[in-house]
Amino acid sequence: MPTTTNNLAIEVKGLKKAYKNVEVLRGVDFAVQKGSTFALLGSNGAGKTTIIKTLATLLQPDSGNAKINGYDVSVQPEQVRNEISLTGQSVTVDYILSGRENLRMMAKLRHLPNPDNQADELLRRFDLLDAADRRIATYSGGMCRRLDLAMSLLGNPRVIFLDEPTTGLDPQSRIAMWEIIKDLAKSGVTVFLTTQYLEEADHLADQIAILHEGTIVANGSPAELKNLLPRGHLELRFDHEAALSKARDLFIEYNATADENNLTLSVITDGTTKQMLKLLTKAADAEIEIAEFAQKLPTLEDVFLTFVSNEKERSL
Ligand SMILES: Nc1ncnc2c1ncn2[C@@H]1O[C@H](COP(=O)(O)OP(=O)(O)OP(=O)(O)O)[C@@H](O)[C@H]1O
Repeated sequence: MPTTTNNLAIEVKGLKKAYKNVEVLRGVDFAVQKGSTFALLGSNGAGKTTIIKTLATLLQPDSGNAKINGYDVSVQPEQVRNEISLTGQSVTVDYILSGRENLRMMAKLRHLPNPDNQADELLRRFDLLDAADRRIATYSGGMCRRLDLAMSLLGNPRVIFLDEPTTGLDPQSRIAMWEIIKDLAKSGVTVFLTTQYLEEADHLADQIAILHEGTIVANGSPAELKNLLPRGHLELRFDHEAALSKARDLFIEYNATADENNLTLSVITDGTTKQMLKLLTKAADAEIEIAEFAQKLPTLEDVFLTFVSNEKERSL
């Protein structure tokens, strides 16, 4: 029996893990709603794979606990394994066999009914029917990733872990993988993915957590994370150096930053239309001709850099 019956697919509390003397996870807490897509963002070596391995019962934490659909990963590993599938960065298919053979073999190993039908259905779903009888050795990186994911879906897992699913893929294959992940999410499974790409997390996830130096430094929806940065910018472009210089003096109180090469001025705002109108009116009243203007909202890149640098400042 699950030890809890709430709406959470993943609950992680106070997770700690050290390799020898190096503390990789220093008390990680987060929760993921059933049926949602969660992205764990972190730079190289932040500990993302360590978290996935712990949740997939491949690694014991030093302290803290984690539950998958209510089952404790340390106490009920068998039940947890029945709930999940794990697709890692290293592809787990057999290169001598064809795509169809790989899928049939895995379905048989898992004692699933109708392995042939299940294989065909997955080949169709992952757009691999044309290549179904070719040896995997002839597949592209994107096709191998799709097959790997198809294999992990055999047995209908309810929580799917994708460790950096698009690392190393070309842009076209990455977009194809994004579509597959979105379809998975629509089918009601919980998707947990790790990524180093902010754009990917922004595109796919309902919830994003940023892992940095062993703890979660930010956690929320993409919009919430962007809102945590209170300010946006109004970017003004001028046709002449003189106009740029006049505008810089006019907006000095707004912490304006000028870029002389591009003749632009970036003015910090609170992001409201009212304030932007006020700034534009002020420029018009001072007879400063603006060639172009654009509102720049904070990107996830800004969010990530802000949180990481805040953490650094705090620890100095
Ligand atoms: N078995 C191990 N023994 C010692 N150190 C390890 C072991 N596994 C991982 N580490 C270290 O722990 C840290 C976190 O590794 P982890 O693989 O979890 O990071 P990651 O965020 O997934 O990184 P990447 O994006 O590069 O895959 C790294 O510094 C890594 O070198």
